[in-house]
Amino acid sequence: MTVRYGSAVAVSSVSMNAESGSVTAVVGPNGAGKSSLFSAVFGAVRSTGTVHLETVDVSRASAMSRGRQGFAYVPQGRQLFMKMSVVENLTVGADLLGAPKSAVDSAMDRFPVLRERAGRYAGVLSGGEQQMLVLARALLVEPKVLLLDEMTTGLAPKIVAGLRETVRGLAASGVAVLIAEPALTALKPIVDRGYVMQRGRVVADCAGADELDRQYRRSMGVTEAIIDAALHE
Ligand SMILES: Nc1ncnc2c1ncn2[C@@H]1O[C@H](COP(=O)(O)OP(=O)(O)OP(=O)(O)O)[C@@H](O)[C@H]1O
Repeated sequence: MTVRYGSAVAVSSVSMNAESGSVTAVVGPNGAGKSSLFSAVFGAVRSTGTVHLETVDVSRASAMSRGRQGFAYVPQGRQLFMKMSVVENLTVGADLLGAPKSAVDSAMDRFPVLRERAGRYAGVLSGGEQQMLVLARALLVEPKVLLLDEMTTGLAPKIVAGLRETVRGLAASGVAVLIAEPALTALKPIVDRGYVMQRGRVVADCAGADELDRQYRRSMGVTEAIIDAALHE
């Protein structure tokens, strides 16, 4: 897959595979092309190349159609309707995705805190609750492929631990989960395999989380200590 913005190439001939029942990570620094890749897989930005869901070629399908065929995408930056309530955000999401109304209730069963906050504006929720809401909205369709872009950014460790368990459970139920993160740290325990991206290209294809972490650090050319110091600043 290749993604261009005018003459700039954001993703260059990237080839990737994500298996059902696993968590596949894509790590790389800001600007490496992770978000462009994920939005292109979902069909939200134009790309050349192909995307297959199992044996079906969805390359020509719109984002809406890919959503209905089993792709779900949680973009960076929690794109919610901030002046709508939790339940309204879920209801609008269900309408757009063609999910039954009962899916809204199931989403609130999955994340009980959202039921407690059902009538509140999305804009007044905490960062962790907002992330739960975007995740709950993506899960309204019971996806086969879940693309999560920088899910943990800016969240407290306790919230991240909760999200980690949710993602682990989704993978265990057979979903192919893809996560994009600037570095592996917080999600390493749930990652099965992954890729390192740099300047639009895949520079390492790794069989396990330890190997992915090692290759990422090597690709960045910095020592573990410096990365850890930067992450804990
Ligand atoms: N809409 C756009 N128009 C033009 N260039 C873009 C656009 N979106 C991203 N880019 C450029 O494409 C390249 C890849 O960006 P992208 O956001 O995909 O990387 P990323 O790895 O997700 O980084 P980040 O973590 O900062 O989002 C960057 O050089 C970026 O400036």
